[in-house]
Amino acid sequence: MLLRVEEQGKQKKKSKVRLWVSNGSDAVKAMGQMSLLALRAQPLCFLVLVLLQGLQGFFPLITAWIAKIVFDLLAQGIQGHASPSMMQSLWLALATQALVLICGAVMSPASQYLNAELTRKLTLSMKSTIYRKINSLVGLEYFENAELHDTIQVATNNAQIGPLQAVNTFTALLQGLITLFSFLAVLLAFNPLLVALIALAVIPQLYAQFKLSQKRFNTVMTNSPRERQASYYGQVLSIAQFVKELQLFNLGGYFLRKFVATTETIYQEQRDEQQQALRWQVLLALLAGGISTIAFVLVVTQAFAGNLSLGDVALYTSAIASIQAALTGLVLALSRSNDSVLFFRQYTSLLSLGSPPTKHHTYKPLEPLASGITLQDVSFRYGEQHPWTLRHVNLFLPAQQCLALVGLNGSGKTTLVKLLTRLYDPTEGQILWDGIDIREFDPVELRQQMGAIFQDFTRYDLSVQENIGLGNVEHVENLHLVEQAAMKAGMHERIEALPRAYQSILSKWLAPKDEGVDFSGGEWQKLALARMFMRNSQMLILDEPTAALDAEAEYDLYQHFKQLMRGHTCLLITHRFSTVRMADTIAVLEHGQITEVGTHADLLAREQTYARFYTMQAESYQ
Ligand SMILES: Nc1ncnc2c1ncn2[C@@H]1O[C@H](COP(=O)(O)OP(=O)(O)OP(=O)(O)O)[C@@H](O)[C@H]1O
Repeated sequence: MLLRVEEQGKQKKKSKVRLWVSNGSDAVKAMGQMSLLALRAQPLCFLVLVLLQGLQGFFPLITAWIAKIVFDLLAQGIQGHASPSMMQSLWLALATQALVLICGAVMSPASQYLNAELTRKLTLSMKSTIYRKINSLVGLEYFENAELHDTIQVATNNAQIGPLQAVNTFTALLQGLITLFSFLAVLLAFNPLLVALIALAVIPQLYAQFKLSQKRFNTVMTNSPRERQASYYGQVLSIAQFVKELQLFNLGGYFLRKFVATTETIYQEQRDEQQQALRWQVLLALLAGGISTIAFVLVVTQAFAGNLSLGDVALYTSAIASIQAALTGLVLALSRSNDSVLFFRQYTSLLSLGSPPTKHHTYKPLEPLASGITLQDVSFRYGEQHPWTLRHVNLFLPAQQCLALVGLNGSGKTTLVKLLTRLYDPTEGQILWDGIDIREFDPVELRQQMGAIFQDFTRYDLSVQENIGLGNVEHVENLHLVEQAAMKAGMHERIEALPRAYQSILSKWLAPKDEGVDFSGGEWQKLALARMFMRNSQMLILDEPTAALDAEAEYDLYQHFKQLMRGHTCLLITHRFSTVRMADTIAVLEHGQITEVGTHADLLAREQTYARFYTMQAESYQ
């Protein structure tokens, strides 16, 4: 029994050792990757920085050695043994010391500049890599995941810190090791035991620094969602979009209290971490102080015993101080490298994210829609914990016709659009484009064939031209196309009436001075329609396109509706039954299931849900 316990203990120790070894080799690998990133970002800066730091590693020994020579010469001079050759040596020593001082003085700001330049290059290169990666993530699933936001936040905020610290660690290690070994040789000649004592004192330092580094990382990760919350409260308090309700409902104090409380929690976490660091630092400083005192006592007693010259005393005391400083520097560099490895892992885990909706990597060519789009037994839910939003949906959208989808709030209409546009994939079933599963097409190519206007379309703080042109970003500069799209949406005259027409900036806070303009809700909706028309894609998806339009604008739009939709396959979602009639076919979605399909006349004749909704709405106008 006892043996088994011992065996288990050994196993545990072995696996702990194995863990340390694998963590260590992972860390070395990460450091290598980071240094390579820094080297690639700005090779010259990197190499010069390493060279300068390496050279600086020799300075403490040179300075201490010069001090020894000067002290020994002085002692001889004071005893009246001065000679011309001694004076020559003294001047040479002083000149070397001056040179070292000048080099040190120049190298320090030069290293700072190179460091800053490397930071700039690294920040830009790593942040653009991160944003490129985020941009490549297909679907909305990722962006609804709080953990991903933590990873993005930590990776973006600390991206450049990792490789930069790797460079700093590398240079600090180089500098520290040069200083350490050069002085160790000197001190070993004096007292090997003392060297052993100083070296042993490193162990608690290493332990503490690695522990603290882990704690620092945990604090950043724990605070990450809180920082997002605090930043959100800050935005609510300061951005024009929120100000209206904030003032009307007098919400300023409420959000301010939330901001203060969240920030206090963040600070408390940081305070705990810093207090732990402080306790360790005090302990370690006491330990280092004790060892220094023992070493100085040893040197001074040996000097009194006549075994050391004045110059030796200067050299050894300086060696003790320099070795301790170098060891502390090395330990700090190693702990910083641990920090950077931890943060760098967030960066690499972000870059290694795949895109679940992309199941087929060799895509099929997307031919023009000939027959239509079929939803075949499609079911969907937003996650395992969520209820089914769509259940066994079977629906056919004929090519070049318009299908209207109606249903109560929350029945799943927008979700169906998200599946068609591959923002999500069906949990069960298939969506077929002329019989081919849409997952077999490149999502980018598929979306190029889909122009969509969502209920919550985006209002960009950009020019009018860009707000429309972004519907087809390759033609954003083509004013003629932008104007045509605006005409289709009935917005051209209104835009032309603006002081800077299509160049007007639709933002009150990004435009210079008083040049910013804003549109009404309905005008914005027309702009979003124009963005959709800009695309000239085979399929048009209109999710509540007229909710904010006035009666006249809606009437105008639907007068031209047939003409605008000609040649396109169209899916129209609306709660306004007066406009649903324009569609060739109408489908009713109830609790995630299609319950009725037919023409307006068919469905009225059936006297089921559609007929009931239609009559209710018609009656409210009488
Ligand atoms: N990202 C999401 N995560 C979890 N549930 C969601 C998400 N988006 C929508 N839902 C839920 O799915 C259901 C269907 O929403 P959907 O937006 O498709 O309805 P809708 O028919 O378009 O409603 P409306 O007419 O109000 O626009 C709702 O119950 C909604 O709460």
